[in-house]
Amino acid sequence: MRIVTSDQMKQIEKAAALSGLSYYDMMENAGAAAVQSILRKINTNQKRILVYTGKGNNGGDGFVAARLLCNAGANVKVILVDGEPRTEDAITNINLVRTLNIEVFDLIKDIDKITVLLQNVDIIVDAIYGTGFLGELRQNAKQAAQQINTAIAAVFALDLPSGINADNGELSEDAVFADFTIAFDSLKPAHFVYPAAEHCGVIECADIGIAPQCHDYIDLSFYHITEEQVFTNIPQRPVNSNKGSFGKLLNISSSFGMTGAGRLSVLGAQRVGTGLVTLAAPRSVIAIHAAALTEAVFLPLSENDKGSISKEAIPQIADKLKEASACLIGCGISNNEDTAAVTEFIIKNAKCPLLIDADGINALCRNINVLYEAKAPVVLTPHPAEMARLLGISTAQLLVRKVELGREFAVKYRVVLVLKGANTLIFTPEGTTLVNTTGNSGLAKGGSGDILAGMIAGFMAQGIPAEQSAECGVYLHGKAADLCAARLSKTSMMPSELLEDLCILFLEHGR
Ligand SMILES: NC(=O)C1=CN([C@@H]2O[C@H](COP(=O)(O)OP(=O)(O)OC[C@H]3O[C@@H](n4cnc5c(N)ncnc54)[C@H](OP(=O)(O)O)[C@@H]3O)[C@@H](O)[C@H]2O)[C@H](O)CC1
Ligand SMILES: [K+]
Repeated sequence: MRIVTSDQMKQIEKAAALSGLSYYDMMENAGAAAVQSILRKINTNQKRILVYTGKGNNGGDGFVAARLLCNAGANVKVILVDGEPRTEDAITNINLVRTLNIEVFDLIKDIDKITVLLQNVDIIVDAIYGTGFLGELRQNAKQAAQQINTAIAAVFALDLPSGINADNGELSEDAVFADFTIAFDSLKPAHFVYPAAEHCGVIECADIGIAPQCHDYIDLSFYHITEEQVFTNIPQRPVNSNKGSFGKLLNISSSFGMTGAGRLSVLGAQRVGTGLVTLAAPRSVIAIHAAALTEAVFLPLSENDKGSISKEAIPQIADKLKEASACLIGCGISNNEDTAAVTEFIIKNAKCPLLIDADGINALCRNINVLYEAKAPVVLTPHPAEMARLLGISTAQLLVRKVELGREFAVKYRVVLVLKGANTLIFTPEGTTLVNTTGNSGLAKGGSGDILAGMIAGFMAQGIPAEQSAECGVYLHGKAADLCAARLSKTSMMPSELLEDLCILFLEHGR
């Protein structure tokens, strides 16, 4: 699955044009592919179809679709949202529309007629804007999008629902909600990034005749995580191996009242095959953990009067850190001066890969620049509220610009950033973005994040590089949750139960 930015799409189209496929032909193929997609779902004969068109090439695709739908027996009307088209191929195509029995209306001048048409419409084609859209919908387009969003009709968006930035999924107010989106040639980041992805409905990617070699020189920066890639990252377990072959994870988690987080992170690491997991936790909660975690070992730490790790524990941790092949800090450690000091110490001193989760991330808010002092790869796994806190902005501000903000952060602080949510995004220090599409709303419960942190840290402990560990953890956590929801329901499944389904996935892949 190829995901390209709008600039990269332009380069691909240019390469296609140089190889002999004209822009006009690409537009014809795009419109035709959209019509084929509609015809596969709906018998359009005698159906009332409104095609909303902008003045760029997305509008041009709409004119092609209008002509072909009319030829297929539909009752088609075209609505010009921004007046007459401006690009050469779109102008050619509206002229072809005008040779047929298709009425063309102007959104503003013909508003009364359009209001009547909207009372009885079966299908709407959204060809207002595609990859050329930026910013907020202007007045006309906003009005058109409101008409589309309130009509009772099946909405097909060409390339993208109008009002969405293709490269990062930034949404304009009133952006079109489509039931189906037909993406042309390649998918765009916006098709994956929530909440924009929700506007796309069911997405199809249509071939518009561009030869495979036209994509060869594109330096992709946005990837979809696949199961094949995940299992390429996870080596087979050698026959002649022992627990030392699969790493030692030092997991600094848990505090009074939050022992579940510590326990689940240990289980996550164990279920991905880590050789040995040591849970370093406040002394007073060790007995609780020891009763529940038969296969783990424990490092009882000095604690403060709140029942969380105290800074007096730093020498004990430092000692154990020397033996670890990876370190996880943060699941349920609480957020106070002591835990912040311990987190800083770990970042500055760990020579093994480090994963910082939950309260470890909250601790970072006090001094984010400590990340520059890390000596080994660092993975951060915030949910949106934690990420917003790190950036000093509101969650709402983060969510509208999460791709750009996430990418900037990972590059600036040289960390692997796992921004959790529907379609979790992973940003690498090199500026690459990976998107994961496994998982479901059954994961939206306390404990899911602790399991994920444990899984990623467990892969890191086994020597899998930080970026690939994040990729494997996020994908398998979501996929196991999908299997778990299928047997227990999204509503009732408990995060800990997905660990059983994880076993099935490893079994299926002979691990
Ligand atoms: N290149 C090709 O030949 C092919 C392209 N295909 C399709 O074309 C679009 C991309 O076409 P492009 O013309 O580059 O851009 P759009 O039509 O998506 O959008 C351009 C128009 O959008 C207006 N715009 C931009 N931002 C806003 C905004 N915030 N509010 C209102 N209007 C906006 C812009 O107006 P300006 O006044 O700002 O210039 C343009 O009018 C691609 O997605 C495909 O669908 C074919 O697939 C094949 C070949
Ligand atoms: K569109």
